Amino acid sequence: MPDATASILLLGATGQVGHALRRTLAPLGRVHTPGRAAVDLTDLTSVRAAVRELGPDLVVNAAAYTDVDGAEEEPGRAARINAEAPRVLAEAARAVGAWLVHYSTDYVFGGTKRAPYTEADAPSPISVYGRTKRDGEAAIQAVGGRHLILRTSWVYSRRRSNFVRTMLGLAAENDRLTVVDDQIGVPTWAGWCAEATASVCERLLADDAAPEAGCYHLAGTGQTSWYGLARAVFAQFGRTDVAAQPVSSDEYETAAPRPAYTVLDSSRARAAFDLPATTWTAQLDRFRKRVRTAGGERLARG
Ligand SMILES: NC(=O)C1=CN([C@@H]2O[C@H](COP(=O)(O)OP(=O)(O)OC[C@H]3O[C@@H](n4cnc5c(N)ncnc54)[C@H](OP(=O)(O)O)[C@@H]3O)[C@@H](O)[C@H]2O)C=CC1
Ligand SMILES: Cc1cn([C@H]2C[C@H](O)[C@@H](COP(=O)(O)OP(=O)(O)O[C@H]3O[C@@H](C)C(=O)[C@@H](O)[C@H]3O)O2)c(=O)[nH]c1=O
Ligand SMILES: [Mg+2]
Repeated sequence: MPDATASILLLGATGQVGHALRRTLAPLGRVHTPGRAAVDLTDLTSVRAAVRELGPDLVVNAAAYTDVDGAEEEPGRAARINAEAPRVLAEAARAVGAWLVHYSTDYVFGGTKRAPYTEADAPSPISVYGRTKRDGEAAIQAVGGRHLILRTSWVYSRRRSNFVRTMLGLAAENDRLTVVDDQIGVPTWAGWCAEATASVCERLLADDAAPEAGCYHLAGTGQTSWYGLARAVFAQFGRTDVAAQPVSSDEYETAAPRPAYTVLDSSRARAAFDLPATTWTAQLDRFRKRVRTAGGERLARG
C-alpha cells in the first residue's frame, strides 16, 4: 500500500491532464498544486526552489508548452518550458530522492512508420514542439534519477484547447468542415490518462512495487485519423447533421507540420503496471457520459 501521507508536487494542475490528476492523485497523499504565479517553468530558480522547499516523495509534471503551431514562432520559450524546466525538475527531484513522473508526446516521432511505435523506436520529431519535448525526455534521462516518462497522444477534455472542443465549436458555427484524414494516432481522454497515471504512481509510492525507471507509452488501443475522431465526436454528441469532409494534410495548412502516423503501442505500460487495455472509443464514450450535456455545444471552445 502507498504511504497515505505521501507528499506529491503536481505542476500543471490547471491543464487538461493536470486538472484530472488533482482528483486521481488525491487518494495517494497530499497533493500540492502551485500555480504559474508560484512556479513558472520559464523561471528555473522557482522550479528548483519549489522542489527543494517541499521535499516531496513524487513530482508529477503535467505542465508544458502545448501550442504546436505557436511553438514554431517561439522556439526559445517552448524549449525553456518543455526541455530546460524538466531538466531542472529532474535534478531537483534526484537531490531530494523523489520520483519524477513527466509527460511526453507521440509528436516526438516522425510518423514514417506504419506499425505502432514502441519505446524502442528512436524519436525523430518534425516540429519545434516535438523537438522540445524530445529534448525534455533526453534531459531527464541524462540526469538519471528515478523517473518515468509517460508518452501520451491526442489528449482531449472539457478544458483548455483541444481538437474535440475545437470540432464542437466549429460545428456550432459552420455546416461544413474539412478535417485531415491522413494523420493517424490514438485519441486519449485526459481523465483516462490521469487514472492510469494514478495507478502507476501508487506503485512508485509503494517501495516494494517500484517499477523500472524509463519511458512508457500511455494511450488506449485502436487508432483513427483526426477525421475519424471528428466523426466519432459528432456521433457521440448527436451532431450527425454536421458535414465533415475528409481532406489530405496538403489541403489543410498549419504552421507546424504534423506527423502522418503516431500510433503508440502501450503494451509495455500495460504489462508493467497491470493497466487494462481501453479502446480510444470507450474513452470517448466515458468522456461523453461525464460531460452529460445533450448537444455538446457547452463544451465548445470560447
Ligand atoms: N494536449 C495533448 O494533446 C497532449 C499533451 N501531451 C503532454 O501531456 C502533458 C499535459 O498536457 P495538457 O494537459 O494537454 O496541457 P494543457 O495545455 O492543457 O495545460 C498546460 C499546463 O501547463 C501549464 N504551464 C504552461 N506554461 C507554464 C509555465 N511557463 N509555468 C507554469 N506552468 C505552465 C499551464 O498553466 P496555466 O494554466 O497557467 O497556463 C497548464 O496547467 C504535457 O506534457 C503535454 O506535452 C502529450 C500528448 C498529447
Ligand atoms: C481545426 C482543424 C484542424 N485540422 C487538423 C490540423 C491538424 O493536422 C489536426 C490536429 O489539429 P490540432 O491543432 O487540433 O491538434 P494538435 O495541436 O496537432 O494536437 C497535438 O497537440 C499536442 C500538444 C500533442 O502532444 C499531440 O499529441 C496532439 O494532440 O487537425 C483540420 O483538419 N480541420 C480543422 O478544422
Ligand atoms: Mg493544438
